[in-house]
Amino acid sequence: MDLFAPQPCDNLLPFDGIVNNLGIVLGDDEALYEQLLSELPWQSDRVTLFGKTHITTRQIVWMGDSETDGSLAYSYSGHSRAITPWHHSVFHVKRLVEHKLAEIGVEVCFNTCLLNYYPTGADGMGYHADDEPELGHQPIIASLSLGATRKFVLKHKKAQHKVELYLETGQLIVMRGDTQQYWKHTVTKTKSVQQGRISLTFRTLYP
Ligand SMILES: O=C(O)CCC(=O)C(=O)O
Ligand SMILES: [Fe+2]
Repeated sequence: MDLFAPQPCDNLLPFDGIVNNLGIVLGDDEALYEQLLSELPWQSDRVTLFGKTHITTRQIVWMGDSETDGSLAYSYSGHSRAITPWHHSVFHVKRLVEHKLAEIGVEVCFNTCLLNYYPTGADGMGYHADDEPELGHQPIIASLSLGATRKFVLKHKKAQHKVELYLETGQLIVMRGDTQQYWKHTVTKTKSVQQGRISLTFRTLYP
């Protein structure tokens, strides 16, 4: 046993928040990737930067518990979105993720998942914090990656600290505690990746 190998309980942040790397938690990730790509209602995202709205080549799906009348919608980076009901495979992953988090003492029941599809390395996501009021105080956001390995960077909002990690297919990380209050995160663009990646980011929304 390597006493110095990273453990799922280790905090990757030096201060002001908690990020855990739970490692590879999924087998059969290729089949899941292909299934989600072909079966989900992917749509471009709209991002407003400095008052200007851009349509992304990155595609998204909001999924989650829906009211019986199907009218559940909420606001995210200034735009209102409809929620698609749980796809059975995503619901299965949600339960696996909750189980893995319980193993490190994090008790959570997610009611939504934002899925992101990055067709190539030319698609990324700029620095942001998931700090919308609907996500509550100290949001727990778990992210499971499928497909191409991509670089994920956290940058402190005030200190000049950066934490970088490479997210591989089947890998699970969680951001919690004060992370969204003090840190921003990004998926950087890169010319060296031609393959696609899907991330499943599980969250709890408080209406
Ligand atoms: O794709 C990722 O790993 C990160 C996505 C993200 O930050 C988000 O959906 O808010
Ligand atoms: Fe995010």
